[in-house]
Amino acid sequence: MIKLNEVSKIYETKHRQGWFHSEKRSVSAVKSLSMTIASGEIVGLLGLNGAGKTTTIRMLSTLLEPTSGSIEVDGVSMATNRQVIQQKVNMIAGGERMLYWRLTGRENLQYFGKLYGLKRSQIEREAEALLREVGLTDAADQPVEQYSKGMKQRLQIARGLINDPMYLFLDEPTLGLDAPIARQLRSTVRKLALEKGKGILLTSHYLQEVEELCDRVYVLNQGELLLCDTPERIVQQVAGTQTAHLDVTGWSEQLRPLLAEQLAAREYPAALVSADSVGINTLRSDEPYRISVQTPSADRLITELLPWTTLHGLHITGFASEKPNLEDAIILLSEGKKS
Ligand SMILES: Nc1ncnc2c1ncn2[C@@H]1O[C@H](COP(=O)(O)OP(=O)(O)OP(=O)(O)O)[C@@H](O)[C@H]1O
Repeated sequence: MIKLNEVSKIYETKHRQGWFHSEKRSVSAVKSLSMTIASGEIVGLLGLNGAGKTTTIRMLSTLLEPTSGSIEVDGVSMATNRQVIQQKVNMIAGGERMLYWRLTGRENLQYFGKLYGLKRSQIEREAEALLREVGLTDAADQPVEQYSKGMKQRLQIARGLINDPMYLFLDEPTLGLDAPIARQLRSTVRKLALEKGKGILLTSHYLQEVEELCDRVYVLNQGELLLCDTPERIVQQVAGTQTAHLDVTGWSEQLRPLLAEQLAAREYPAALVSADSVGINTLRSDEPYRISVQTPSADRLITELLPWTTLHGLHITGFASEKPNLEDAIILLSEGKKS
């Protein structure tokens, strides 16, 4: 398991003031952050303004030293055993960084393998296996500059796995990828966690991707931890209620207080938002109406209301549930709102 214990990072920068003077400034990028990443777990790292995600990933990858606090990987302290930890972690960045374009795919893997101190025979074996795993065997001896975006991204994954890390940090891994390639990559990430037991930390601007992949999500705001929970619970906590819509015919205004009474009898909150005609002539009894109810569980409410509607002679022509997603929750959080 990776454990961050009250980790902070302050950048010290110098700003020129005229010709002869400069002023020192410090930026507090990460503030007393505690987090964990277990083996086989996919953890999301989301950020609002100047959140500190990249700084956190760079500290985890041993590229930056924390100003205070401690990082432990499987019980090994990063402060005293940096080299041991370098063997246990790796990072894959989205976009087209971290590859040598003039070198072939195979040469890139050989180069990074050497950096990790692997033996020549081991590198040959690993490179071959990884190229096969990411479907680049046929393009292995082509310079990377001739690769498509998707091929480069697949090579990035192979590069990130060359030292067979226990923990992988993925910074925007699907940035700029076409939908089918992004989907393929998501399935690879899932497999790495589920089948190979790797602990994965993922940052992504595609919140649907985070919602789909991550077991837990940390939300940072200006370097501080704002929330940590499962994506579902974050949505429920922040964006709150869902809306259940029932389209019916046979509605009459006398039913409104009865419905309100029926909703009040639930053991969970359910409030009638509206029961409005969606037709043109509101006087006809077969006029379609839409009943909308706010509740934490729209699907459950719809199922439970069905007998009541039959009892009162309503005919259901359709139903739908409107559920907020992680993106709605993050937008609300960034606007400083919480339901
Ligand atoms: N090398 C640096 N020197 C000084 N300040 C820095 C440095 N790198 C980052 N910062 C500052 O630290 C804060 C956090 O930056 P960081 O890049 O970690 O955030 P982020 O969440 O990755 O942001 P984004 O999603 O916009 O990439 C920002 O205010 C940024 O300006």
